[in-house]
Parts: sequence; structure tokens; C-alpha cells
Amino acid sequence: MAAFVKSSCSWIPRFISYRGLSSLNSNLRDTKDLLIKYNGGTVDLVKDTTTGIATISLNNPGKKNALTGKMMVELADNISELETWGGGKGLILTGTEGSFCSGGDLDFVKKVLTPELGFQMSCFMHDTLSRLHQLPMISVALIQGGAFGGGAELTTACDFRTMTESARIGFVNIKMGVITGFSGGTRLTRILGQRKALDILCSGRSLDCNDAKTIGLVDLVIPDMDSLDKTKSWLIKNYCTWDTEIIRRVKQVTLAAAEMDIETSLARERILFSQLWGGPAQKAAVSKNLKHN
Ligand SMILES: C[C@@H](C(=O)O)C(=O)SCCNC(=O)CCNC(=O)[C@H](O)C(C)(C)COP(=O)(O)OP(=O)(O)OC[C@H]1O[C@@H](n2cnc3c(N)ncnc32)[C@H](O)[C@@H]1OP(=O)(O)O
Repeated sequence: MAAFVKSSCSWIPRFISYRGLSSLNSNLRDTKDLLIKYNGGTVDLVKDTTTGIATISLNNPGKKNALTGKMMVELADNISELETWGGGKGLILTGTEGSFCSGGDLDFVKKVLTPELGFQMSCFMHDTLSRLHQLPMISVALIQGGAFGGGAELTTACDFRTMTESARIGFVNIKMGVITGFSGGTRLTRILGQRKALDILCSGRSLDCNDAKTIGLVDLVIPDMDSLDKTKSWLIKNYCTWDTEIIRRVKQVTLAAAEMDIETSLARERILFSQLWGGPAQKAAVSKNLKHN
């Protein structure tokens, strides 16, 4: 692997081999202390305890919601808070003032341009987006305005994506001389399959809502007006109507099936199922003589 790095990127110092980087012990605590120094913007979490729907808003409108180091830390902290929210059914990830996110804040990026710092940032964002993806809640990215580079990558950590009619999404990392740093390469491939992901990642082209829907990246196209309300209604109506505990368990079963070996996943599903068996939700349902036609 070191030879591959050397031949294709001759400017990378010899000591930064693939193995060398991955064996670095990236301490997330130290990375957090580092990132938080790169100021600007906020990431705001609102939990609606009536509906069980949380909203995370990326807020750096002067830069189309580009992510600073501090915003990366706030996003991680918001996910930590949601990990402890037992009442959560759904999550909407979006941006303020008509934009989703234009990727890493280029003013911040310019200050951390070494392979070691890139590796640290990447470890931190991988951890955050894995934890977002693994939340026992149904997550949706609402793509409005633009989602570019790291911003496009953020959307791939959610279960679903809605997109407004005028929005664009582009995995432009290749045009910036890098590949996906926030885990978007792996996640996009899981969503679309290798061939379509290669097309999107290698071209770096921007997709409009029709392209994104056709290719299977986006689940719902919505008008620009009231897009947050429309996304929330869609999320509640389709995925968050039923009992909180049951929704959270369904999400956990699908995660296990997607990411674990089959025997481990089946074992988990048996436990998640049997803990509900004979519970109040089931007793109420079986006493109603429901017809499902
Ligand atoms: C982590 C890393 C990675 O590759 O993995 C990345 O994500 S690298 C980041 C990859 N993203 C990018 O390269 C996006 C570059 N930006 C753009 O392509 C464009 O700005 C758009 C996002 C399409 C928006 O275009 P539009 O014409 O609507 O607005 P605009 O260009 O006037 O942008 C409004 C203001 O936001 C700033 N701005 C926009 N994107 C920014 C960014 N990522 N970092 C820092 N500032 C940014 C612009 O410089 C401008 O500042 P002033 O008002 O002061 O002029």
C-alpha cells in the first residue's frame, strides 16, 4: 500500500505511508481540543419532545454554512446528546438561510493542510458521522441550496435525503485535490452501489434534484417553500407514527443487518423482538381485531 501512495502521489512524504497513517493513535479528545480553536458558526440542536423529532441546523450563513473546526465539535456534541435522548424517533439535519453546507470552511482548511491533521480531522468526523448513522432514530438530510464537498458527505450519514427543487449536491472533493474526508466515499457506495458512486465521486459533478432522485441518492423532491415543515411531515407520516420504542428497535435491526455478520444480527433481532413480545403495544394491538387491508 505504501508503494501505491508513493507512485500516485509522489509529493506525499515517504514516511506518510497508508500503514503509517492508520497506525497513528488519533485521540478524539485531543482532536476536539484542536478543532475547537477554529472558530465561526454554530451547530444548533432542537428537540421537539411532542413529536420526538430533533433538528440539527448548520449555521454559518456568511459562508453558506461551511463547517469550521468548532462546528465539527458542536455537531459531535449534538450527536452525543441525541445518544442519550430515549424519546427520539426522528432527526432532520439541515442548514440555515436556504443552504445546506458548502463543505469544510476553506479558511479553516488552509490552516490544517498536513496529512497528520487531515487524518485527525477525518477520524473525528468519521466517529461523529458513524454515531449519527447509528442513532436509533430515523434520520433525514434536508438538502437545500447547496451541499458540496464535506457538506455532500454529511448527507450520506442519514437514512434518507429530501432535496428542494432548486438545490444542488456535488461531491466536489476531487476538484479540491483530495478524496472524501468525512466518510462519504464509503457511505455513498453503500447507498448507490460501486458503479454509480464511482461516477459521482470521480466526475465531481453537481447533481440537481432530478439527477439525484433518478440515481437514487434522494428519496423525495420538495418545493423550496417551507421545506423543513414538509420534510418533518414526510418523516412523521412515513416513519415516525408508531410507538417510539418500536421505531428505535426497527432502526437497530436494519443497522445490525447492514453492518454485522448474519448470525450476530439475527441474535440481536431475536432479543430486540422478544423484549417487546407481550408488552403494552402488542396487547393493545391484538385486542383490537385489526384488519390490515
Ligand atoms: C473537507 C473538504 C473536503 O474536500 O473533504 C471540503 O469540503 S473543502 C470545501 C469544498 N467546498 C467548496 O469548495 C465550495 C466552494 N464554494 C462554492 O463553490 C460556492 O461558494 C457555492 C457554495 C456554490 C455558493 O456559491 P454562491 O455564488 O451562491 O455564493 P458565494 O460563492 O458568493 O458564497 C457566499 C460566501 O460564502 C463563501 N463560501 C462559500 N463556500 C465556502 C467554503 N467552503 N469555505 C469558506 N467560505 C465559503 C464564499 O467565499 C462567499 O464569501 P464572500 O461573500 O466573502 O465572497
